[in-house]
Amino acid sequence: MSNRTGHGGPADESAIEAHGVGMKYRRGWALRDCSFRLPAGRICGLVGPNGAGKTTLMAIAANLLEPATGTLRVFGAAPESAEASRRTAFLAQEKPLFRRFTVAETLRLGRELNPGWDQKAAENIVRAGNVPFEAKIGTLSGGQRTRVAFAVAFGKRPDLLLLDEPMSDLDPLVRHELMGTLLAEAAEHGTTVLMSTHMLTELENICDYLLVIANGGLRMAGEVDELLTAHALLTGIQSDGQPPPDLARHTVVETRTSGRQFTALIRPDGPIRGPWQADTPNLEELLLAYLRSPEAPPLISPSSQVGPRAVAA
Ligand SMILES: Nc1ncnc2c1ncn2[C@@H]1O[C@H](COP(=O)(O)OP(=O)(O)OP(=O)(O)O)[C@@H](O)[C@H]1O
Repeated sequence: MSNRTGHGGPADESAIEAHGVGMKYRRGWALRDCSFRLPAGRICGLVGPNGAGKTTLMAIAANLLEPATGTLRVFGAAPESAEASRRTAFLAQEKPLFRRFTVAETLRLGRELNPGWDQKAAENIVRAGNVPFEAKIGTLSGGQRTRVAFAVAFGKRPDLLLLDEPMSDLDPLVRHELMGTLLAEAAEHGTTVLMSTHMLTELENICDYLLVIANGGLRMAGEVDELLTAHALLTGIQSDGQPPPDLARHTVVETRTSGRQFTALIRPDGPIRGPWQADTPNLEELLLAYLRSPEAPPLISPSSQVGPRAVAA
């Protein structure tokens, strides 16, 4: 697991701070009363079921949407400010690029629009995929277009990189290579990354921070290590068809039975008693348990909580 704590800005700097952020569409609330902070310098996975509100949250941070309630700040600045826009890059799910532009023209546009543009970094990403600079965007495969969109996002040299399901149309080798580039660039420059994804197994090697949302609300937030060690995965044999009573003192996120085997993911509150084997879950086990149990009590770790003074601001 990557551990980049300390690579970013000052330990107490927030890349994103959200206070009671809500967003309502005609069909209802897409996000509701979201309050959290994402400390600067982290690579954060944004996880949740389809329709949970992940894109909506990133679009608010990228100033593409205005929240219906609450406020969100990017490095302390309003998303619509020149400072936040200069420091933020958003790679949207549909990778919007001009289809009639060539790759070279696309990078040139990036250079003209962004004062801190890093042409070499952008060109290296394109070159690593053997994408011809003279090819028109409209003639590229989905994965090649994603690579060019990555190049544009990196070329901007953002302090906050918002990636909306960046890996979905990449083959496994390209995914591995581009994520390697992402980690190396982010480590070198202290970039904060917020990345939505459904690829839970790959998150463990990429992220050191996590935000989980479901039904528009925050379910879990914090350092990956801290969240994993706050939980225990219990396995045992069920004797009488009933969950063992000694679980009641803990916070139970999920229980499952398969034949006579009983498993439970809990947040222990004191010593674990009973005929259990207790292990620390891996990231995928933890996330699946929360995704399957949207009613489980949320866990927002101290590093993700916003202070009361800031809420009032
Ligand atoms: N422009 C819109 N108009 C109406 N409803 C919308 C609009 N955009 C999003 N929604 C709704 O808001 C909710 C959250 O959508 P959002 O795209 O943020 O979810 P998501 O977590 O990114 O989902 P996915 O994993 O499927 O990409 C969904 O119920 C969606 O249908």
